Amino acid sequence: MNKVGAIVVAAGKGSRMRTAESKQYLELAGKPILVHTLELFERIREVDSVVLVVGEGDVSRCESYKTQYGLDKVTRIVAGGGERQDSVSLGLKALPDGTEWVLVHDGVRPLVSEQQVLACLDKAAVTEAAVLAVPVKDTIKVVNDKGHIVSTPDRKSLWAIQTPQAFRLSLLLQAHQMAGQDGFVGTDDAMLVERTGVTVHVVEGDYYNIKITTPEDLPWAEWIMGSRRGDGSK
Ligand SMILES: Nc1ccn([C@@H]2O[C@H](COP(=O)(O)OP(=O)(O)OP(=O)(O)O)[C@@H](O)[C@H]2O)c(=O)n1
Ligand SMILES: C[C@](O)(CO)[C@H](O)COP(=O)(O)O
Repeated sequence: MNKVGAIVVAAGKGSRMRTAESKQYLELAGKPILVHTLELFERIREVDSVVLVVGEGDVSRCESYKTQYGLDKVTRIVAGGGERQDSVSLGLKALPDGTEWVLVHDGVRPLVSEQQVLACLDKAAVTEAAVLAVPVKDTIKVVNDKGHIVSTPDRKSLWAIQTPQAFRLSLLLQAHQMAGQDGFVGTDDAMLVERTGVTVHVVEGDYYNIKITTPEDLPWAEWIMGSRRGDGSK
């Protein structure tokens, strides 16, 4: 695949984590969560460059991570925006010339495996757009603002969407431009691409690729990391 760029978005406030320090900088197995994520992309031969999107006040500490952790693929560190979508848009503008494929990944998903990233990328190479996801395990209900159940969608068609999400760069640029023009705000990039009419393909990932979102996710992430040390099986 020609020229693959990754955008790692890490400009969120982490309000659901309720810590003074933004969650992407909390330690996991002795390193900031974000560093684990960046190290993964550093190791993936197929990824040529990484654009890191962080809070305005965090650019200089992330510059220092580059030398401290040998993150040579991180070519640009840019300030993000108010919504995740804005942060991705700003990251898109910072990709090196000649980039043809893009992987968008949450800085707070440090546990995705290299194999899954490559599976997602491979699927995008033949379909233009692919995302990792897992089938939901619970019964999901639609509940109204009175706390009453409105409906129960068929679980067979429900998937929890993860990152990375991989796209041909020109397609994702078009999707962001369209969303911007329409004032549409989505919680992931697939939603924006879906609006262009292009089919987004799902690649089954695994349940270990959690997004560190709320306090109970941290000990679970530590356990997953610990269980991988030595054999790399999870
Ligand atoms: N304006 C934003 C919002 C989110 N993100 C990033 O998008 C990813 C997924 O977002 P989420 O887990 O929802 O993070 P936060 O927005 O930080 O969390 P919260 O909603 O609890 O405040 C995170 O890596 C986060 O840093 C971002 O780059 N820019
Ligand atoms: C992109 C994403 O990780 C897919 O699950 C997620 O939508 C982004 O974070 P949020 O929790 O929706 O803010």
